[in-house]
Amino acid sequence: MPIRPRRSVLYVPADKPRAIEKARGLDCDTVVLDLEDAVAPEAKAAARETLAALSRDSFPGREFVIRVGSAGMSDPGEAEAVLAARPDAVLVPKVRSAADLQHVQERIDGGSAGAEIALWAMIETPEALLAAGAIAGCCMAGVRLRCLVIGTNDLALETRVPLEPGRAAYVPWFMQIVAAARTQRLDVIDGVLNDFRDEALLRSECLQARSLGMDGKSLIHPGQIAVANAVFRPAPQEVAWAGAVAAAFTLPENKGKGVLAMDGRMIERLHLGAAQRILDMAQACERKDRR
Ligand SMILES: CC(C)(COP(=O)(O)OP(=O)(O)OC[C@H]1O[C@@H](n2cnc3c(N)ncnc32)[C@H](O)[C@@H]1OP(=O)(O)O)[C@@H](O)C(=O)NCCC(=O)NCCSC(=O)C[C@H](O)C(=O)O
Ligand SMILES: [Mg+2]
Repeated sequence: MPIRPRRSVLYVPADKPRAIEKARGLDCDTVVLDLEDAVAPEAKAAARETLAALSRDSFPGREFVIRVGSAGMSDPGEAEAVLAARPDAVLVPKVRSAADLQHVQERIDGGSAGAEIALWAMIETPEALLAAGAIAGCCMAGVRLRCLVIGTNDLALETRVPLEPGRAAYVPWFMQIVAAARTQRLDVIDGVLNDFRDEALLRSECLQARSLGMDGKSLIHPGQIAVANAVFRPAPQEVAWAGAVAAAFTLPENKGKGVLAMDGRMIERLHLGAAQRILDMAQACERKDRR
């Protein structure tokens, strides 16, 4: 899979045309058009009509994802509208098992744009937490799963574990999700911060998510984008380290060596892989931010 930044994943309710219009000019890496919880049942029909005017080309340079509203994309009208928009991915809410994703992919593949559309899965039920490894593992059965997205609001509701500043109680679950994702090299996106005007708390949640191995943050407001983009971009000192590692292994005297000393620290060839990923991600972020 080509590397792509997913630092800032902005939800936009599909029944808010003004917000959708605004999203066209925002710097987020991903736009998630939401047909699920952000849209009241009585507004679902209007949301589908709005969706009819949108496509992958509506958000150039950004990934376009649609979060479906009906369980397992089982509503035929919704499925038709979603497939006609040809999103980069469909985000499946309330996933409880790998079979849920298999069913959604079968529905997608029934449409003409099918095979080009990937799947993202919300991990936001106790069942999904316990089955995270199997859910990620559905890639082995040919499911085009690319990303796990943590739904902290639903997790708090279903587990009755309060979401408190610092999110200490959630850390073991976060790590379980990250480990499950990495069995298939999937990305992991942190949950939303409901206090959308609290920039300091947003920064600390982004830093926490990054230190736990996540790739980006779910966002609900344009004012949150800059912080997420800055925190999840490789830092200058990381890029410098990665460049130095790559350069060290290409020196003629180090050819064929598996391990080296650099600035008093051991580096192995396995660090070269990590360094290359940092360099590729830094370049991808720069390309995206230049647009
Ligand atoms: C959170 C909000 C309800 C706040 O709305 P409001 O107070 O009206 O915001 P502002 O007045 O500050 O808006 C300023 C301008 O920005 C535009 N805007 C606002 N939000 C967005 C957005 N998400 N995308 C694009 N543009 C946006 C407004 O239109 C204003 O523009 P203008 O009028 O031109 O100045 C609101 O931000 C909102 O609805 N956010 C999205 C909520 C959402 O999608 N929720 C569902 C996803 S989260 C979730 O479900 C998590 C998960 O499943 C879990 O379980 O945890
Ligand atoms: Mg949710």
